[in-house]
Amino acid sequence: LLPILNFPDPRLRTKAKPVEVVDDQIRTLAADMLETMYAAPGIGLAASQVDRHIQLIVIDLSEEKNQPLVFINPKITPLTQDTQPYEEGCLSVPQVFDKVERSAQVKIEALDLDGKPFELEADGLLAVCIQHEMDHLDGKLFVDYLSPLKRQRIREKIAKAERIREKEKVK
Ligand SMILES: O=C(O)C[C@@H](Cc1ccccc1)[C@H](O)SCc1ccccc1
Ligand SMILES: [Zn+2]
Repeated sequence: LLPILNFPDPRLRTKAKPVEVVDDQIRTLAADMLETMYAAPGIGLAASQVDRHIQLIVIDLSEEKNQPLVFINPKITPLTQDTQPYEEGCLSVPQVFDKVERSAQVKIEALDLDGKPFELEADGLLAVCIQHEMDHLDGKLFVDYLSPLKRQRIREKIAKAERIREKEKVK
């Protein structure tokens, strides 16, 4: 499993670079990211979250965890002005959930694991997840959409949890 970076780690703010060549190294990373995502558990994971700053995201909304989607160098285009709120969480911001407004329908164009271009139209949870992961590639986190006061409270909550974890270790 790959270690997932936690807010407010500055590495999460790195802008991901395009993948130059879709080779076995990329395919192995995608497989490792899917395994890490299933174990979290989560329904999406961006390479930025495992400290690999390339444009690669994996998603699987299925219950049986057997419908993986891999997007390389993804580009999204909103298909409507309508937005929808969704109570989001993030594997890099544990125990925090809050409402975020995002475009209700998007078109995503990307390369698959064979390096072949494909496109997909998404709505519902898939649209939310794609936009959430795309933000990660831009160094953006869902907490950036919340008020500065809420963000500060989240920092304090995470720092406190870290202090408690440290104390536990020493005992
Ligand atoms: O941190 C991540 O990118 C994984 C996110 C993806 C996600 C966030 C908000 C809304 C949809 C997807 C989640 O932690 S995966 C956990 C999860 C599971 C079911 C529904 C929402 C979030
Ligand atoms: Zn996230």
